[in-house]
Amino acid sequence: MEFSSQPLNDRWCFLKRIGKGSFGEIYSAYDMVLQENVAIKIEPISKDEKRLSLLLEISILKKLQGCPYATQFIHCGKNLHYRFLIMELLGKNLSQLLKEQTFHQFSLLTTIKLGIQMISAIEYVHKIGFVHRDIKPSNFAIRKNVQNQPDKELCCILDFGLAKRFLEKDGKYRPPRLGVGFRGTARYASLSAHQKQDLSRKDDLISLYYSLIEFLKGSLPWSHLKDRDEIMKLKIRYNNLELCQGLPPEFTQFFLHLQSLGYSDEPNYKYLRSLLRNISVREGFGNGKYDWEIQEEQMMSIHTDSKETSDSGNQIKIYKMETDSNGQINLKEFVTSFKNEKERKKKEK
Ligand SMILES: Nc1ncnc2c1ncn2[C@@H]1O[C@H](COP(=O)(O)OP(=O)(O)OP(=O)(O)O)[C@@H](O)[C@H]1O
Repeated sequence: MEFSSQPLNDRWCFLKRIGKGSFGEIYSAYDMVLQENVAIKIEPISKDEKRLSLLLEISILKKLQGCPYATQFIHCGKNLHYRFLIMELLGKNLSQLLKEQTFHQFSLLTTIKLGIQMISAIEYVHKIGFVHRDIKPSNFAIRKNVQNQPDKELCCILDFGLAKRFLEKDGKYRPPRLGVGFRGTARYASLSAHQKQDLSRKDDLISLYYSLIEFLKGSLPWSHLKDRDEIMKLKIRYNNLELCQGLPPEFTQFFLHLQSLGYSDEPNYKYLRSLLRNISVREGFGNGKYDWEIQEEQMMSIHTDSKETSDSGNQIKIYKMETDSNGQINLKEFVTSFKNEKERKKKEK
């Protein structure tokens, strides 16, 4: 989409495109009233107005105001060409952050910290009567520096364009529809989504479960596949405890709880969070830092060190998580030169 240099509504100056999805585009922009950068989500207005996903998104985001895991709503409107939503600008999404990690994995600590917040974010969406239907790492992004407290980074939920009401306005449960189309993203979709069934709260948490496994293992057994039916075949094969093999036993309990749920059952969010917290307590994680924070600190210290040391001293330590035959997770240490690491990242881009 091309924009004139004229600010939108004489207030928002477009800076750059930060995301592109199936329905619209996301830009960063400067808000001349708030005097800070914001995010603008744009959806072209279709002639028949059949595509109303941004309208749905706006109405859900408004309902979620006050939830710490939702972006702050600033404004919405439309002109001749597109409908727009102005909201708080967040940092990178979890898929981008994951790709920046060595071996595309998060540590157990980072996964648990994220997992607990992601469960809460999903719970908020369910509490207002909606199923998200597209839970995946790129639909969560980090809010940096909450009130200038860097340790209060929060993981926010995005993109309600595919959400669906499961409760009527009077609080009654909507009966499942038959033969609905596929909704979501093939890699993270639940088996019910593949089987074209109406989705419920359980399915959002199954997509979250797949995301957490991907965080820890670096990939899912079907990550290399594009074809939806092929992905479904592998999901059927791995619809058991094999997927969480080698991970702490709480992931087995997590999966068993999700498996026990029927279409209209309310998930036990508290129990799921407590499973992740148990791991954190056992491992003594305390208020540890996210992987990307540690990486940033390491980069800064390497930068300082490299000024004073020779090339051979210019190295960073990288750890790979491996599972041994007893199912025990071990950290294996690698040493890679800083220069090589930089080159590897360049190549990946
Ligand atoms: N408020 C925001 N602040 C910063 N980045 C954002 C914001 N909203 C969205 N993004 C970025 O834009 C990407 C796409 O956003 P979103 O998922 O809302 O769009 P979409 O068109 O529905 O995409 P898709 O069809 O891929 O799900 C996100 O993954 C995120 O990286």
